[in-house]
Amino acid sequence: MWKIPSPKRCRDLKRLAVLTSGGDAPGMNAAIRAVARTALARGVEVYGVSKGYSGLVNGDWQCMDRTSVANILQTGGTILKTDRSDAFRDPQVRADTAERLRAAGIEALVVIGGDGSLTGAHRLEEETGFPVIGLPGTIDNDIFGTEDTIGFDTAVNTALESIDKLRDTATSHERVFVVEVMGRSSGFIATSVGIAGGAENIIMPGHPIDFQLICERLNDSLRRRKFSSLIVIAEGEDPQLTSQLTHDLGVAGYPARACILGHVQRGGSPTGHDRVLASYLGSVAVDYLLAGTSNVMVGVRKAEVVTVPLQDIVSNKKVVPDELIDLAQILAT
Ligand SMILES: Nc1ncnc2c1ncn2[C@@H]1O[C@H](COP(=O)(O)OP(=O)(O)OP(=O)(O)O)[C@@H](O)[C@H]1O
Ligand SMILES: O=P(O)(O)OC[C@H]1O[C@](O)(CO)[C@@H](O)[C@@H]1O
Ligand SMILES: [Mg+2]
Repeated sequence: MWKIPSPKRCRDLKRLAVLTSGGDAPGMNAAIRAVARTALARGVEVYGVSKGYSGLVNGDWQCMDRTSVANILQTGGTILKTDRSDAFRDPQVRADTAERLRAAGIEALVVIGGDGSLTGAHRLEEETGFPVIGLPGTIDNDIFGTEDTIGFDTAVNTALESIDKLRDTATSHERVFVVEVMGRSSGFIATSVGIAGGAENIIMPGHPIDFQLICERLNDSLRRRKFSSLIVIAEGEDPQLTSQLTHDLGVAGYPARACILGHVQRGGSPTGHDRVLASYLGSVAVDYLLAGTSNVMVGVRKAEVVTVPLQDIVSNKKVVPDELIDLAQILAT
């Protein structure tokens, strides 16, 4: 488990708001609960904002009490709903939003979301001085400065359930399965699912497909009388890649099927890991706000809960380390 800091309270907060933004991620509810319960325990009122930045822009928020967050720890999705808001990308809209928040007596905001949501949070604080603290909530695990994000562990486990089932049918039919996992332009889900699912090939975003190498590996498997193969492919930027590869394998004489796991990976009850992570981060975020710290994300690094300046998240990209890619490829052969 992670070591938790105890930031020293040095300011009063009467009222804060919390929202979820970007793609939903299992564990967001656990994070909302932790924020609400910790704030209430510290004597701070909590407002839940509906539908991410869309609700924030429109002043769509509700006062929460302890029971508003009862019985949600184990549920997937987000009780606050979420959205991708184009309006919030406009600086004038962000300025108006800060005014609206202040007029409602809201003094700080907790944003639970991915790299895009945290970029928006950073812009809001930089431009308007409105205090914001971020929590990493995304299945993609693509946020700089934190080794883990809320929802990643659950998504990997959900994908693995399917991978294990595909292995059964792949073996029975002596087929290749090309399994596409989410993760946008990052390959964290693909790497973890590939390693944990024993995939014979892992195709990472931004790395060109070496079709000849894939065929050589398939031939090698066949020589070893291994008649099924799973190729895990990260969704990346090209939506045609999975179907194209499946087609090319068929033409080259390897019977293949494609399976795009898609949004299934975003749903479901969060794992214990994600519930604990979300609970720690949500609670510590409130204590940091009370210690006068904002414009940061609360994340985890080297088994410790840490703060990361939002500026660092905006200006750096988190990439899968080369050693991990090498390791995955070694285990795959
Ligand atoms: N550069 C930006 N400036 C202001 N707001 C932004 C910016 N980038 C993203 N946002 C806001 O954050 C929202 C969510 O961003 P995005 O769609 O990238 O998802 P995310 O938070 O990265 O989550 P995930 O990748 O898990 O779906 C956007 O719809 C927009 O409202
Ligand atoms: O739900 P939407 O808007 O289709 O977004 C899908 C994207 O969201 C994520 O699930 C989370 O960022 C990505 O892995 C995926 O590319
Ligand atoms: Mg993102």
